[in-house]
Amino acid sequence: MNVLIVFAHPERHSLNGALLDVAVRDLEAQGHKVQVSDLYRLQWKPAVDRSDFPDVGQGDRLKVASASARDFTAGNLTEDVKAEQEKLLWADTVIFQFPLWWFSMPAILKGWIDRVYACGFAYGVGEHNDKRWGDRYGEGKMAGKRAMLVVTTGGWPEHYSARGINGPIDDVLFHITHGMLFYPGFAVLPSFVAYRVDRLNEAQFADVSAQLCSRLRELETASPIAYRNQNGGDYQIPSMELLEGLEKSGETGFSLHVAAP
Ligand SMILES: Cc1cc2nc3c(=O)[nH]c(=O)nc-3n(C[C@H](O)[C@H](O)[C@H](O)COP(=O)(O)OP(=O)(O)OC[C@H]3O[C@@H](n4cnc5c(N)ncnc54)[C@H](O)[C@@H]3O)c2cc1C
Repeated sequence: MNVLIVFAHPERHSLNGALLDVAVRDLEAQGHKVQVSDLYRLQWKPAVDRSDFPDVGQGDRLKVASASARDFTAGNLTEDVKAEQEKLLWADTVIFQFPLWWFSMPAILKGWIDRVYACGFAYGVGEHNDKRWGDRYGEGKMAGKRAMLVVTTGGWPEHYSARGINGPIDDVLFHITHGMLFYPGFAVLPSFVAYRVDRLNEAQFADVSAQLCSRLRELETASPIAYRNQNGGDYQIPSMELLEGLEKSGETGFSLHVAAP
């Protein structure tokens, strides 16, 4: 399997950097091929602006979606964006790894999405039943690929629980898992979340690393989150009985939480 890890942390000697090393070692030991896009090391340009679309004249109004569609179709997107798109097409599984910053991803990773997810590449793709939308939500260019978040938080697991003060972690991450991964077609696996990591000792680091490796070994087999498909599909509103049954069996399809001991 080909795995792309998009890594967003400014310090390579951070906890996230150490967990990245653990992940790459473990995936390669399983026989997978791994590419890492280390966004700070790449000095990734995060903001979409005129320089992304050189054919838009200085006096012309910039319309980002149409400029993006035109340059994607003509093969005129910038080389850094084209390189990341190639990696996405190469990958069977994509992992976004980042520390939770302000209930979301660091801006550099959001900027990677903004620029790499061009019109015609990640949205505005294809024509399905409803031509107003195109292919999205489980369909689209990334259909058939899997994706997962690897996230660290400063906050306590209880604060991200169902009634926690921060809100449930799956709600906090929904705009990423559903909006940025499921939308362009990925099957999204439950997120790996390591909580309360700011004062992790070596034993706790070993524990979190082991839990991460066990999740990585399930990349090809774990059930994706049962989001609703855009077109057709077999989605049905689940009954209370079904939800209760899933909860009892532990198969909720929601994130598996790892608390630092
Ligand atoms: C701008 C900003 C916004 C934030 N917003 C939120 C938020 O909304 N919600 C929230 O919950 N948290 C938030 N945080 C906290 C943030 O999520 C955590 O600080 C982050 O997840 C910690 O990850 P790190 O890789 O930066 O850890 P680091 O600071 O690099 O390391 C954390 C600890 O791990 C230890 N460690 C143990 N073993 C190793 C090893 N082998 N290698 C490296 N380190 C090791 C380090 O010694 C250190 O004590 C925010 C932080 C910032 C800076």
